[in-house]
Amino acid sequence: MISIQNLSKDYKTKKGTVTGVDNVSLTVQEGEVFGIVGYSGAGKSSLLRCINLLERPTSGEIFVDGVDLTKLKGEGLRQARLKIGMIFQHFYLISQKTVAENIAFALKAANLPKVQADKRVEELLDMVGLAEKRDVYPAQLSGGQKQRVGIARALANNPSVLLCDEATSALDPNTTLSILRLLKKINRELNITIVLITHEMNVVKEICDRMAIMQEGRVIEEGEVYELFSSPKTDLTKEFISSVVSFDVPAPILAACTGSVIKVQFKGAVAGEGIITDTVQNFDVKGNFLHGSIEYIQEKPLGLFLMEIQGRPDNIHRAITYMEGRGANVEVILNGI
Ligand SMILES: Nc1ncnc2c1ncn2[C@@H]1O[C@H](COP(=O)(O)OP(=O)(O)OP(=O)(O)O)[C@@H](O)[C@H]1O
Repeated sequence: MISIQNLSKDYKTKKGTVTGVDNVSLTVQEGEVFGIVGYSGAGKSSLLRCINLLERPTSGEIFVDGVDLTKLKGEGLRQARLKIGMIFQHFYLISQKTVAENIAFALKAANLPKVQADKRVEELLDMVGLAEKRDVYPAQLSGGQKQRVGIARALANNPSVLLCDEATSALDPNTTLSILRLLKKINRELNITIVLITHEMNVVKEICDRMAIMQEGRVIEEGEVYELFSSPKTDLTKEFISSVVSFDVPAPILAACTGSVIKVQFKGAVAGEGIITDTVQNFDVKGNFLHGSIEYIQEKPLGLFLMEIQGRPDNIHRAITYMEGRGANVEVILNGI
């Protein structure tokens, strides 16, 4: 478990003090995949780098598996850091070393006998699916393969925590997906707690259990990913999730609507129940879909539909009340009554 308490990080610059992290407290449970989201400059990297003390916090405490890292120095800190792996957007592989040598290099600190170290390297290569590339140099690898080496290297010393600093931001969408699936597999099979920072909500949607949204060094909202996607509270969270669960209908289409236009959101199992079909049948209204999608977040459906609804005003009111009664969230976008 990671417990961050009242953490602040200030940077002294020629122009004065810049606050990177401003009094953040967060708990990441063991075995969880936790996403930290925010725009550039929000303080994500500063916070992540404080977790393994790559940056020393100005104030506050960081407990990893019960140990307060801020109290450690020298050898004690080095040993504690071995339990925290990290991967980076730009991989940082050693270009003069082969894939196997890059991974073996990370094992140096553990001082394993050569036979054991070699065996561990082979295990790690298998785990990340790169056994065939063991003797190849980084320049001969694709971005996704480089990140696989980065992951193998980060796992070398059997960490309990893996920190991911924009690990997929330099990759194309398909490669991103394959790396995220590998991270999820590592999380599940090795029970490694993962903390990742990203500005891409698709990354969060794909693998995170919980998330925090940062702005100006502070955490402004946190919670279960599904809850935040379905019921965001702050404008910033709404803005971020709109990149995944939102859509715009072209103005001419909306202008051509003669009835009311409503946005209907369904959560969980409700999404599959055919509420809209029942509504149209039971209340003598006509429904015309303008847009719609069902997103699966943490394997739970979240449905969002935009539809034009026509009929007698009292029937439309009753239809909306009926949908809300069945758990849908209905917002009237255009009142044609
Ligand atoms: N080494 C540093 N020296 C001075 N200021 C810094 C330093 N590192 C970060 N900052 C400042 O701290 C604030 C938070 O930066 P940080 O890099 O943590 O944000 P971020 O959300 O990770 O952004 P990005 O995604 O662009 O990296 C910014 O105002 C940034 O300019």
